[in-house]
Amino acid sequence: MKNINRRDFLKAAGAAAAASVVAGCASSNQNNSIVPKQQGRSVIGLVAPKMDVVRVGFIGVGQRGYGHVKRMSHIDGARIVAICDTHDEVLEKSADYLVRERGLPKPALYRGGDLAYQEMLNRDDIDIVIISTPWKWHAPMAIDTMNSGKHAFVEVPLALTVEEMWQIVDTAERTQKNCMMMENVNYGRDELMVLNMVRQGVFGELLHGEAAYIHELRWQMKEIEHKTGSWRTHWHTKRDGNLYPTHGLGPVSQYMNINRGDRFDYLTSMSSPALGRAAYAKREFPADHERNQLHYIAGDMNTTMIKTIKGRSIMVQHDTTTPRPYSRHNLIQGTNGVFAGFPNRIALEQGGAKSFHEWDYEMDPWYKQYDHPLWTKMGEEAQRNGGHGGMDFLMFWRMIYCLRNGEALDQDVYDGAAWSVISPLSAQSVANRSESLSIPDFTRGAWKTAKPLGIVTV
Ligand SMILES: NC(=O)c1ccc[n+]([C@@H]2O[C@H](COP(=O)([O-])OP(=O)(O)OC[C@H]3O[C@@H](n4cnc5c(N)ncnc54)[C@H](O)[C@@H]3O)[C@@H](O)[C@H]2O)c1
Repeated sequence: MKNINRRDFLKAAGAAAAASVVAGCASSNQNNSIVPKQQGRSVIGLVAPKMDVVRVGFIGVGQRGYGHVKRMSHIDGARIVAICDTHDEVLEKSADYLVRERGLPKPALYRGGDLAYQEMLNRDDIDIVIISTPWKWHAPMAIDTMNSGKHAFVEVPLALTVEEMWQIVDTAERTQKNCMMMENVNYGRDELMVLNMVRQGVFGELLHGEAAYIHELRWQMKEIEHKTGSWRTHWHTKRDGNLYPTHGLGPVSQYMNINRGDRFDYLTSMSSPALGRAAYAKREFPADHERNQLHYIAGDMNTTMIKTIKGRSIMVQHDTTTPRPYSRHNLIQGTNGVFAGFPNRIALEQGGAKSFHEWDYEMDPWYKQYDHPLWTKMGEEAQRNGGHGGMDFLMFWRMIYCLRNGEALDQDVYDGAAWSVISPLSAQSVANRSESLSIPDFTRGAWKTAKPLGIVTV
């Protein structure tokens, strides 16, 4: 096995470059246009040899990963072989669930140091690895996974810097392994329906999209030792930009055929002041508490504008701090009309139930006509198994289906990289008076001929 250890990885990634992007320091726009020499074949449309049973390993079974273990245990044709986590409590909880509640064999458990996962990767009876760890681990773990001959499935965002994205793309191409960032929102009922409507031309020619992660999460600052807030809070002190771009952007990108006929060209980004986290810390923690010693720099609301090669525009917002209702916007505007989410509403010039001057909030007729075939087939089971209204289960079901049936996955390494790179680039733009920055073409030109994602029927 050719594992890269973390020290070598960081060296290779160019720790200095990574640090400058993390800190949002100035860096020339030209750097983003440099395309590293390709080390292998493109993995667009990659089909892995059919697997009868998909043997699964997990790295990270905290708040997200534990749910993944539960869901995976309900999927036909998937077998959980091994689990790794540095926190004993969550490791045992996952094993207990499988043995006691599901009556399944106890998986091999890997614990101890930060690199214990590499021991798990040494096994030769694992096909895919589900990575649900803190963000800084996504790139090294995905790269080690592919280098060990396994397919990597990584939580969002795929990685943190431009350099890491390229390293992941290069490794996928060199090893011919899948590296899918698991953007679950693309499997939501509404997002699937809108994709189907877009493909049927309901909105006309696409012009503009709006995407967001607006989700008040200040309460996570109370998670100090373990759980999401124990590490995620610190990102608000390290990067002023969009910390989490992919949930809203993934679906809009699929509507627009990003990396499959169009691609992101450049972006510009602007942040509001960063006030909410410090105010919350002052209100909720003693003056000498660690949360009151942190210097929060991530603007409470970040707004990034992306231009595509075909001239379309996309607004992406991030705000996990201000008191306001949840939204991913999920807006797509075409020449014939618009769909917007949160709450769902439609206005069309032709083919709508009302005049386009008025929103139509009545979704049932639209679901009836345009529900995605995948949702029609699997939606009920997905909702029964839970996870953000069924989207999490449906994503896993579809991943395992593709692997068992020799089909290409719906999201590839280029999608994960393009959607995630908005984070470091937004920080770079914010730091330089919203300078316009080129967005790397991780497909190295293959977007021009790649086929759009079809409306799959299973
Ligand atoms: N797609 C979604 O809807 C969604 C929702 C929540 C979280 N997430 C993503 O899931 C990931 C995990 O988030 P979370 O909320 O579960 O965080 P968490 O802190 O609850 O869980 C992370 C787990 O990783 C473990 N870990 C840390 N370093 C490790 C290492 N070196 N080796 C093995 N295990 C290690 C921790 O002990 C912990 O159990 C993040 O990337 C987050 O963005 C995605």
